[in-house]
Amino acid sequence: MVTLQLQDVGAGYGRTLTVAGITTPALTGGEVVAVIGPNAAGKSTLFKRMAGLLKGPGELMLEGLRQGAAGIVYMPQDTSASPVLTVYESVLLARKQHGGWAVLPEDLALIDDTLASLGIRDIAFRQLGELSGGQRQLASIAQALVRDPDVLLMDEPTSALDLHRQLQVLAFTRELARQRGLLVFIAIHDLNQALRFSDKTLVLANGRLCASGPSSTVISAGMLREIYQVNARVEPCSHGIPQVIVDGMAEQDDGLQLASQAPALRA
Ligand SMILES: Nc1ncnc2c1ncn2[C@@H]1O[C@H](COP(=O)(O)OP(=O)(O)OP(=O)(O)O)[C@@H](O)[C@H]1O
Repeated sequence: MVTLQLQDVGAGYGRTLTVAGITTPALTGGEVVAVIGPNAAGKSTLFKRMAGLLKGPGELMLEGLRQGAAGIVYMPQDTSASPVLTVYESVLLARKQHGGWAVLPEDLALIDDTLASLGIRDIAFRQLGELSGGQRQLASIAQALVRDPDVLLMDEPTSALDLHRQLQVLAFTRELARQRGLLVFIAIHDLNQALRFSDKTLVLANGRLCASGPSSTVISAGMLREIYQVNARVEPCSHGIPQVIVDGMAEQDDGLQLASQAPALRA
């Protein structure tokens, strides 16, 4: 089973580090880890560093990679596949990026299953350039999932999806993580989906890791106030899943510490 631990990891785009000193607990295959934090906190930058697209200090301690699997796969926020490819072609190309170009029956079966599970078989032979934003996002998710990653970094994978599709994609991804032993990181702004689908949560603010631990512990009224400057409660829904209820923005003059000045929270 794959395990990954970040040790004092940093990255940036010029001379200064955008994210720095990121040290996580050991995270294990089968888990879904939400990466949350305000805009510009450094979530995408951290993913790019983890995927090897940016250099920087620190170490990724990665063990238990499966032989022949794709290692760390990054699904960026913006899709980059050619608009003239069909959904099926783009997913097949993604599948064959690793491990040779011969197309085997099991490749085709995996692609069919993945498109069906994401509910996009009906658009398989339409060009990416003529799809809606949500349909393109679903195609990107399919491209990432068929690459057979050990560690999957999904950058806001559900930002363009309707509520039903969000549940479908996140449930399917969590199921894959459990079945195949994938370690999945999801950068996400919807904290209710993080509470529903992730096992653990990392909180980034101003390029620092402010909290990490079980999602239901980390996503708390105190964290929401300190990191997001909102007054909110976390209460169980009818199925017992904790959900965030936002009461309003916290007033700047009522003793609030801005995230940049706040001491690190630790779950
Ligand atoms: N290519 C780049 N060159 C220079 N600075 C960049 C680049 N990409 C991102 N940044 C800066 O790095 C900081 C962190 O950005 P990043 O995209 O990692 O944040 P994020 O947490 O993913 O934000 P969001 O939730 O808004 O997507 C921001 O200040 C951003 O302006």
